[in-house]
Amino acid sequence: MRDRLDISAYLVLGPENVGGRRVAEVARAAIDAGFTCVQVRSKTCSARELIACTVAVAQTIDEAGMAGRVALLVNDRLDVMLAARDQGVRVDGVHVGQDDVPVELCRAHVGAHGIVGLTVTPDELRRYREGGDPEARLQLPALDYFGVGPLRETATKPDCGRDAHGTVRTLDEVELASLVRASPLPLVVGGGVGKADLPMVARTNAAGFFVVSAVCAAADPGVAAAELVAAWRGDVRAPRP
Ligand SMILES: Cc1ncc(COP(=O)(O)OP(=O)(O)O)c(N)n1
Ligand SMILES: Cc1ncsc1CCOP(=O)(O)O
Ligand SMILES: [Mg+2]
Repeated sequence: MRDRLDISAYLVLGPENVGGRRVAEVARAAIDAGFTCVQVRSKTCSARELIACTVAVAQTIDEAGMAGRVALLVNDRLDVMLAARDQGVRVDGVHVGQDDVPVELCRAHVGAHGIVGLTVTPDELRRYREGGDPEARLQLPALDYFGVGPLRETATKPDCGRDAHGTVRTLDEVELASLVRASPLPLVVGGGVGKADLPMVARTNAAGFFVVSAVCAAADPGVAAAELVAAWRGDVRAPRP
C-alpha cells in the first residue's frame, strides 16, 4: 500500500459523526463517490466498539472491490488496528498525533508496507525539514504523510490550531502553499473544509483534503462526497451567467 497510497480524498469518521447512520454505510457512499482513503476515528467509543467499527469498514471496502486501493487507517489506536487485523480483515495503518503512540513504534507494528500518518502544526513541520530538528528528521522513514489544519475553526475538533491564548490559527492559501513546498512528505489538509475550498487547496499542490462534516453531516453523504471529489478534480464548471 505504501507505494500506491492515495490521500487525495480522505474521509475521517466515527459513530459520533454520522447522525445515527452506520459508519460503514457512510464510508461506502464516499468510496463509491471516489474517496481514496478512510480513517476510523472516535473519541467516544470503547476499544471493542472501535474494533467492530473498523472491521465493518474493512469489510465494506472489500465488498466495494477496493481493498488495497482505498487505504483504511485507524486514528490514535494502534491496539485497535492490530485487533481488527487479528480478525482477518485488511487494515492498512494508523494516523497519530504528536502525543500519541510514537511513529517508530507504529511502523514496527504496522509493517513495512503499512501506512503511518502524523499530524503536524506549521511550526512542527519546520522541525522535519532539512536543517531542522535531527530527532524529528529521524522519524521521517517511518512516515507516509503529514496531516495539517485547520482551514477554519471546526466543532469536530475545537482544539485544532488553538494556541495558548485560545486563538485558532487557520491556514490560508499562501501559507498552505509554502508548507506544501517545504514538506518532506505529502500533506493532507483538513479542518472546516468544504467543497468551495477545494480549488484553492488543489492550487497549493497539497496531496489531498480530509473531511468529517462535509460528508458525515450531509443529508446525502454520497452526493456530498461526489461533489467534493468533483471539486477537487476541478470538474466543477462555473454556473452559466
Ligand atoms: C488526516 C488527519 N490529520 C490530522 C488529524 C488529527 O490528528 P490528532 O492531532 O491526533 O487529533 P485527533 O484526530 O486524534 O483528535 C487526523 N485525525 N487525521
Ligand atoms: C480530525 C481533525 N483533525 C484536524 S481538524 C479535524 C476534524 C475536521 O472535521 P471537519 O471536517 O468536520 O471540520
Ligand atoms: Mg490523535
